[in-house]
Amino acid sequence: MSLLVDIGHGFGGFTLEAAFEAPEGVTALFGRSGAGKTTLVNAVAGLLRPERGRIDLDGEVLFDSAAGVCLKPHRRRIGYVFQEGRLFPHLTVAGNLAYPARVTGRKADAAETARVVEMLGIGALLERRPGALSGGEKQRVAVGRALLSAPRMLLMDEPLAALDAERKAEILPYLERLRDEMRLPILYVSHALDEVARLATTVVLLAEGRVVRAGPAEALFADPDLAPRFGLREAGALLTGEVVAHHPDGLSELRVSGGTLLLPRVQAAEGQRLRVRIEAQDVILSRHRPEGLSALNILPAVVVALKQGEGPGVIAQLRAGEDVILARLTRRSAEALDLAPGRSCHAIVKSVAVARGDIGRV
Ligand SMILES: Nc1ncnc2c1ncn2[C@@H]1O[C@H](COP(=O)(O)OP(=O)(O)OP(=O)(O)O)[C@@H](O)[C@H]1O
Repeated sequence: MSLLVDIGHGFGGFTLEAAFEAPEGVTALFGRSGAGKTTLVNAVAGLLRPERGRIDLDGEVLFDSAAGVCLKPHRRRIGYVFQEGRLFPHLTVAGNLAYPARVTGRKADAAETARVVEMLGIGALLERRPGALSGGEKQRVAVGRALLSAPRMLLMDEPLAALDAERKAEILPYLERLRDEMRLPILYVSHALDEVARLATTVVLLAEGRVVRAGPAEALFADPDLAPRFGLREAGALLTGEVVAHHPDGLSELRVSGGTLLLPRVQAAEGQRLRVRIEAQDVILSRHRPEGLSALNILPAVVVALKQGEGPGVIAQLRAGEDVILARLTRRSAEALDLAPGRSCHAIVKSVAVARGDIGRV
């Protein structure tokens, strides 16, 4: 299953011209406010008729300006999750979940309902009304309701934006399960880089109505040229590794291709593969293997490229085993270390610099 979008639309001073593919998994539409994310999502949902182009879901044309095709929103079979869940307040959670089947005159599929309820962890909430749910619980129910409309894809427009950090942390593992267990394209709009780093399999980076870059999340996060677009304070590469041990001192050990990483305790079984975002500004470089240092993670690496910023900063792209690491340092330090492509060095990362929210399932 895959969504193909190639559309153009103008509003006064703003022009959207965007083409991308959203395969199964989470495709994050990421960009500043006004980049055109909502306009794109509305076009896919059928809430906006673009001036030109084509939208195709799994071989079916949803919109084709040349052929004069524009399916009505309910005919597109797309599940939509908004920022605020928009649950029906007078219905219980069970009633909300049964709603999509009711309006289409189908009988709710009990096995499918049970599977969705289990996946989202909402079994204990079924008799409650939305007024008695936390924000995170409401969003889980909203996701469940969208899934039970038998959609061919999901659109999620800033689904976590209204939640505090704690609620967000609580719901992210459910969205990871959704991504991994449902074989659906999920178009996910977000301003928040931490969410994109956790969930996205594909990233579409938008600016001023255009696609700056689209591709696998790891590749975009590893590109030093894109770091300013992601935001220099938050940019960082994604490493993939396997949990090998949980130590009694509260650290979890992850084997990555270039060595091992000790991280604050993660809730994951040994053998589980995880993705970790290491923020470029949390990486220190040393030409020689340092000794007597408090930082626990020292990965041998080779410089691939150096990207000069406009100010005093440089982003170094390094290869550590199969993984890429980005490091943000001053030009002065880069010169003092005589960094250049091909030079070997060591990337040093404090364990506690890696936030729990930056560690997620692959
Ligand atoms: N109905 C409309 N009429 C005129 N201009 C519009 C309309 N809808 C959106 N725009 C303009 O189109 C541009 C893109 O808006 P859009 O809502 O798609 O951006 P966005 O990336 O979703 O932003 P945000 O993150 O703030 O939601 C903005 O400049 C906006 O003002």
